[in-house]
Amino acid sequence: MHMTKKRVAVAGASGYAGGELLRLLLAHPEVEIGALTAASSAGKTLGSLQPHLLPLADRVLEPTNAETLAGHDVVFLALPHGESGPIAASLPDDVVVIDCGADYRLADAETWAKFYGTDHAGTWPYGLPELPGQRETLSGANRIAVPGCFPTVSTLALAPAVESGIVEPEVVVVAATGTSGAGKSSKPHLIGAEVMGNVSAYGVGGVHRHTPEIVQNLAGLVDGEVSVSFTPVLVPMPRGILATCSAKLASGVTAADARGVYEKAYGDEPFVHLLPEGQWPQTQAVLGSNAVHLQVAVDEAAGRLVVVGAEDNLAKGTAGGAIQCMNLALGLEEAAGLSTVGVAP
Ligand SMILES: NC(=O)C1=CN([C@@H]2O[C@H](COP(=O)(O)OP(=O)(O)OC[C@H]3O[C@@H](n4cnc5c(N)ncnc54)[C@H](OP(=O)(O)O)[C@@H]3O)[C@@H](O)[C@H]2O)C=CC1
Ligand SMILES: CC(=O)N[C@@H](CCC(=O)OP(=O)(O)O)C(=O)O
Repeated sequence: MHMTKKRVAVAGASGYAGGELLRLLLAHPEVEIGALTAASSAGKTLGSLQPHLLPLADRVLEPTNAETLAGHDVVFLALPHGESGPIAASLPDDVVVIDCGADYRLADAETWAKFYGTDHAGTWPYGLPELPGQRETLSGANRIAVPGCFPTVSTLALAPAVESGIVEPEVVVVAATGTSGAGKSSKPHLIGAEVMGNVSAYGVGGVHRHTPEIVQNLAGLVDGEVSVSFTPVLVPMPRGILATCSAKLASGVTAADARGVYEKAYGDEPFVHLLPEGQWPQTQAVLGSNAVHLQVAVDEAAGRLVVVGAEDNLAKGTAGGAIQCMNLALGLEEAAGLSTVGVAP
């Protein structure tokens, strides 16, 4: 049966997330690319800002508003936090709107206000299909909140252990990230000379805004409280996250038990891959790919489970995850337009 291609707009096309969405959408068999919008970059050609997207180089960026985004089947929002709400409200209900920002991820308005300092826009279905029951929720959904980059890999790394009860629900995550996670606009902690040849922690002590998102995801898997200690670490590379996650093992749990839990959880998942024993995740192996690589180990002396996860923050961590959600929302093959092949060296 011949299917009409879906017309897709990208708001925030001049940014990193927008650029990665377009790189992936250009290879997607079921979509045609419609409006490309931005803010201060409106009026410029995409090629002047995203020279790697050659087939779209002559396209002129339009302003981001209800008029320029009208007439599409799908609208991706890749805008700064707080900008998605007003735009989303202006779009018809039957359009699939997929927000790469944080605006609709958290369920609790007070938690939102504490970590983001603004009014809560609302809560949309959470775009992590690998969570129990979530694939069904996302199928046919017309509003989807794509997870943050750290919550995607951290949740996938810890969910099977927390849900199965092989660990105490008090987890520690230390995650190294490339600098593209911060977006294109310059940030005080991202001045070139201070990033190169340097590794630094930031958002330490439970203040990073991805902490409550990871808590929300893991708390949905158990009765009772979950505590998360999350520390991001900035490393001098453009893309990739390597998350080292650990939690106290429940008594009597062996390494074979732990491995079995992860094999069962992810054996049928197209994008979450438990590596063979002895191999450890590395960011390069997932660059440009929608895959998350995981490995588990039991530290017997410390009595802890250690799970290491790697993802590309812009692929599965944002744009790839968003396209996976679009595929589910539209009833397309979940993996359409997405690859599990990385780039190396
Ligand atoms: N980078 C990453 O790894 C991840 C990003 N995200 C989320 O995706 C979203 C985009 O991030 P990212 O691409 O990194 O950011 P960038 O800074 O690279 O891009 C931001 C985009 O938003 C546009 N923009 C800026 N201000 C406004 C405004 N007031 N109204 C409309 N558009 C505006 C910019 O246009 P202009 O060029 O004209 O200024 C640009 O296209 C954020 O919410 C971010 O949190 C989520 C997970 C991971
Ligand atoms: C290096 C760096 O600064 N990374 C960003 C990641 C943000 C992100 O990707 O997610 P959101 O959509 O929730 O903003 C940070 O730690 O804030």
